[in-house]
Amino acid sequence: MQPSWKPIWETESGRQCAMVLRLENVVAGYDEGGDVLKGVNLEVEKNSITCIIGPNGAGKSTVLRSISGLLKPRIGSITFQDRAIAGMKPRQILALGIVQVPQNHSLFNDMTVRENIRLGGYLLRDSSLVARRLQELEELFPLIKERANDRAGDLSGGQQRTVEIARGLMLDPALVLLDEPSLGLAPKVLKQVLATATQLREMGKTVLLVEQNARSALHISTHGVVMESGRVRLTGSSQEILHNPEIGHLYLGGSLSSHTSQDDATNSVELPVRTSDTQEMP
Ligand SMILES: Nc1ncnc2c1ncn2[C@@H]1O[C@H](COP(=O)(O)OP(=O)(O)OP(=O)(O)O)[C@@H](O)[C@H]1O
Repeated sequence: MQPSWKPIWETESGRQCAMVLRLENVVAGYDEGGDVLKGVNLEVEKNSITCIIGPNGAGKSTVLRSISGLLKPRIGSITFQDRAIAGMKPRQILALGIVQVPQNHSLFNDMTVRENIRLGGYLLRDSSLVARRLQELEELFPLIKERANDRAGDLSGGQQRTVEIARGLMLDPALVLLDEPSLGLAPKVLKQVLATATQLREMGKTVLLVEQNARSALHISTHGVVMESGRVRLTGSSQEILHNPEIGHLYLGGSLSSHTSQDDATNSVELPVRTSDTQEMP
């Protein structure tokens, strides 16, 4: 299927925006069982944080796996920048600039923080580039500089998450896929992990995020996508999704006035402001 790619889109309000990723009618599933994604259409704006929410089993993680090449769509197209990527191997997709930070904890506990991060540059052949990127990441993430020579296994869960995300940046991706970054972490660490997503955006990256803590994640996101039963049910700005009464009732724990205590810990996260002076990693 030939993707109908248009890099510049005009929204209903007449605002022009650049798209970095587009999924059209994506149908995908696993060997056992039928199709999990039943025709997903999704657009991701450049330099956004787009958060996918929805009930368990809706197919949120499956969307990320289809984009990163871990799962091959049976039907449909996925276009990244100007390239049709559906069906490409994960390594090719990685080389094009899409990194997926996995859901499960994936650091080598007995290696140092620096050694783990260096592994993220395994596709780079130029050792001086690897060294330069490593240095840049140590400047961007003070934690990484401070704990560079410590065993990764000795870091807290939230710190390990930051290292995993930073490791993904070694290839200087344009698009970062974050699959439930707060999974298995204490609620108080959620704010810290979501702040890393905001930091990625400030670096000029685009972030596609799946997160069970939907309200907190939408607060730091620019756009929201609601999935249900393998389809996209609703898309909009994160504020539109947050203030949609039906979505609030179904997926955000009731009305806006009834925050959970966990969300109270994160509602102080400032809403990101769309800026043009973003900093690109060299
Ligand atoms: N490796 C797999 N093999 C077979 N079925 C799978 C596999 N991974 C996921 N599924 C099934 O695909 C469906 C969608 O899973 P997916 O993980 O994409 O949902 P999700 O929306 O991310 O939900 P959750 O929040 O529970 O992770 C579920 O029914 C799940 O059981």
